[in-house]
Amino acid sequence: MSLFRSITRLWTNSQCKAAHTHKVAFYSAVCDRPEDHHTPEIDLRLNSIRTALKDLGDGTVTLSLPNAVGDGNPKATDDTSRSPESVVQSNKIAMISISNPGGRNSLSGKMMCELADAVDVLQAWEGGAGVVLHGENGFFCAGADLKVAAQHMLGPSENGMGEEMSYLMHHTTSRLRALPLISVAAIEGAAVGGGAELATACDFRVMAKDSYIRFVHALLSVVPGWGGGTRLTKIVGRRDALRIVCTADKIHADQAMAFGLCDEVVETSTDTVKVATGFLQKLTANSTAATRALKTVVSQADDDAYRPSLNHEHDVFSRMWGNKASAEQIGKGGASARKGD
Ligand SMILES: CCCC(=O)SCCNC(=O)CCNC(=O)[C@H](O)C(C)(C)COP(=O)(O)OP(=O)(O)OC[C@H]1O[C@@H](n2cnc3c(N)ncnc32)[C@H](O)[C@@H]1OP(=O)(O)O
Repeated sequence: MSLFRSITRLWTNSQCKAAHTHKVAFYSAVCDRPEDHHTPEIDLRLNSIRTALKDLGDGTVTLSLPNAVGDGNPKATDDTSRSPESVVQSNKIAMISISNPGGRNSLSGKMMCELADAVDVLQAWEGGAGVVLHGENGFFCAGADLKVAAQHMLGPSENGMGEEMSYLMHHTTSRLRALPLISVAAIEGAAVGGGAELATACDFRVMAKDSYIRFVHALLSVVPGWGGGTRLTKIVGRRDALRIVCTADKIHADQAMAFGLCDEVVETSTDTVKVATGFLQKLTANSTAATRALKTVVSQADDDAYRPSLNHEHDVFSRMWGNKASAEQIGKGGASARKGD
């Protein structure tokens, strides 16, 4: 009997079916494959989180698509090589721009919802092959907006809000990672805390020479809350992931390259988006249908241990976020309160 037929027979026996059902229920707690994402319970929970977060804080996350800019309001910029219009001119590459000028592009509740909206649109975009994710004004992202967090996610009446924020961001970053598009994070300045986690949701990272990635969570007495612990481990492996998260050190572009966390270093930081787009153009030069199919094949092959690990990460984060030690650090401004570290 062929191996395939033996496996098929084993799979269809009732014991195996029961185990499979159990596994599916476990995996779907936070994050399943995008095509499994729409159970009524998950939708209900996500919708109520989005309703609770959508008016919290400022900033914008803007999606620019070829021939149709996401919010209908392309931003004016003097440097045309960095504009959403020039990136999307390639016709099959979109761009997500993060902007929160008062908070180093940290994500407010409003921005988390806009990021989820952007991924919704990208999931439905059949003609696309790639997406660049970047932060405006020379900085990638400083993680969660701590002013919003301190105000709305730490008090006794908002106990569950940190967990809900983590649930939404796990869901969004996992959907971003699973898109049938090749994704590249263009990192200028720094990717800090949740910003570092966001960078790991992309397939590749292109970093300006003077930029860095910093998992600051240990300084805040928490673990990553947006799925970045699991993804970092998949990218750099167990030992380097432990070094990165436990020390909370800044990982500069050259070091990130040595860790395998960065795919290209850009000498002149203002060229980062341009280089990231060129990087993506090379990967998406063949047929769009093939690129999309290949992304799903590689992504699926890579994801066996991803979903259960994410659920564990989310549970640990939810227990730690807002406890005495983390609330104190978050209230003080997060890692910036410990700049000397
Ligand atoms: C599950 C998600 C977990 C998380 O993401 S928790 C958040 C983790 N992130 C942090 O702890 C980052 C804290 N910030 C920093 O370490 C530094 O500000 C950072 C990002 C390295 C930038 O340093 P600098 O370039 O020297 O700029 P700076 O410190 O003067 O900051 C400029 C203004 O931005 C603000 N800012 C920076 N990060 C923020 C954040 N995450 N939330 C809200 N506001 C934030 C900062 O307070 C400052 O504001 P202001 O000008 O003093 O009014």
